[in-house]
Amino acid sequence: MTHDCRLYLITPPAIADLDAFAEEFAGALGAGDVACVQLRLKSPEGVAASDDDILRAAEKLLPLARAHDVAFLINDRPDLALKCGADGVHVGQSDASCKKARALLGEDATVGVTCHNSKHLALIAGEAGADYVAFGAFFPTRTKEAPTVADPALLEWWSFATTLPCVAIGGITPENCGDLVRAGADFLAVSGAVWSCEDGPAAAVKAFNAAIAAA
Ligand SMILES: Cc1ncc(COP(=O)(O)OP(=O)(O)O)c(N)n1
Ligand SMILES: Cc1ncsc1CCOP(=O)(O)O
Ligand SMILES: [Mg+2]
Repeated sequence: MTHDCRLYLITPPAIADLDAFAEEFAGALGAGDVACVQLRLKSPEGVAASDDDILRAAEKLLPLARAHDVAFLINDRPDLALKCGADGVHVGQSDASCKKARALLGEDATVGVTCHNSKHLALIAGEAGADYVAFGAFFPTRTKEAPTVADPALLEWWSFATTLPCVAIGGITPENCGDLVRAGADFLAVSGAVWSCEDGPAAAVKAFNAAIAAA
């Protein structure tokens, strides 16, 4: 393996049965190395779940993440991250700014920023104090109407130019992740290929860990 790369799980866009999902979630976290989970309850068109539903899901899933020593982030909403005691937040270009999120959550919190396929946005996020920058979408995805397409060369450039961790996102599978790992991704953020895996989420986490180790 060329460098350390770890799995970053993003929850399914909707959770119909929270108790049933919690079992799958715990199984996935127990199946192999997972660095981080992002609670993201949002349709592909961008309609987010209610605050109550997000807080209810966080109440159930956060203790499971803690039990597995996995960081727990909330998508979009620093205020909800603060309310539920999450480890941090992921913000996009249309969400609260990195600086506002940091001011609300404090120095110890993790704040990640979407930078699409832009070196410029990533440099700005780094200046603003982001803990990681996220680039994508690297492959077609059904989870979100992703506005940009990113190339692995961006990860290569970023890794040579800076020491700030970078996350690759968008349509990533165990079969296509090798190029991203070799290009320097520090984390692979994945939703569909884990939660919709035919053999189940635990098998998918194992398959990702094996693919990362083999890259
Ligand atoms: C790790 C990671 N990277 C990118 C995104 C996308 O964030 P954003 O552009 O704000 O879009 P939404 O996820 O809010 O629809 C992400 N969530 N996580
Ligand atoms: C949230 C997000 N931002 C860019 S692509 C994407 C979806 C990632 O999910 P999947 O791994 O299912 O493509
Ligand atoms: Mg967002």
